[in-house]
Amino acid sequence: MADGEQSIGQVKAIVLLYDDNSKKWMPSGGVQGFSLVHLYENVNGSYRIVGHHCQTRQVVINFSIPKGLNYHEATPTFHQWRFKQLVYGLNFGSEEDAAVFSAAVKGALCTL
Ligand SMILES: CC(=O)N[C@@H](Cc1ccccc1Cl)C(=O)N1CC[C@@H]2C=C[C@H]3CC[C@@H](C(=O)N4CC[C@@H]5C=C[C@H]6CC[C@@H](C(=O)O)N6C(=O)[C@H]54)N3C(=O)[C@H]21
Repeated sequence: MADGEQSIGQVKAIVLLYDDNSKKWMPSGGVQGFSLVHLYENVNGSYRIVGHHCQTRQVVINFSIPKGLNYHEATPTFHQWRFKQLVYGLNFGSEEDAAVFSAAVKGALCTL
């Protein structure tokens, strides 16, 4: 968390990237497993989705939310979005976590 940022939501989710070549969802960072995914709000009005893998502690996602992002809820526990030839997927541990996170992201989007 950078200075001037605060977490306005945190959930457990498996962070995935879609690999167009193999046509497979791959774990971001190359290691299967859950990450702690935060939605950070910056005092400058910007938002980031930042996730750290629970085992490896790696940063597996560090995504600045652009105005007009199409955040797609494919299922009650799998949400995804496209940005610059990348497709991101969040496979949540529960429908509750998914709902909390999507509400936070949609709340952020309506301020951009
Ligand atoms: C117009 C457009 O870009 N469309 C995108 C979606 C989109 C629409 C609007 C805005 C942005 C986006 Cl992103 C699009 O269609 N894309 C994005 C890439 C994704 C890849 C594969 C196929 C295979 C079928 C489907 C899928 O992924 N689905 C089904 C639920 C299913 C749930 C869990 C995740 C977990 C890992 C994998 C699995 O189960 O093993 N998995 C799944 O298997 C998950 N799909 C998609 O979903 C595909």
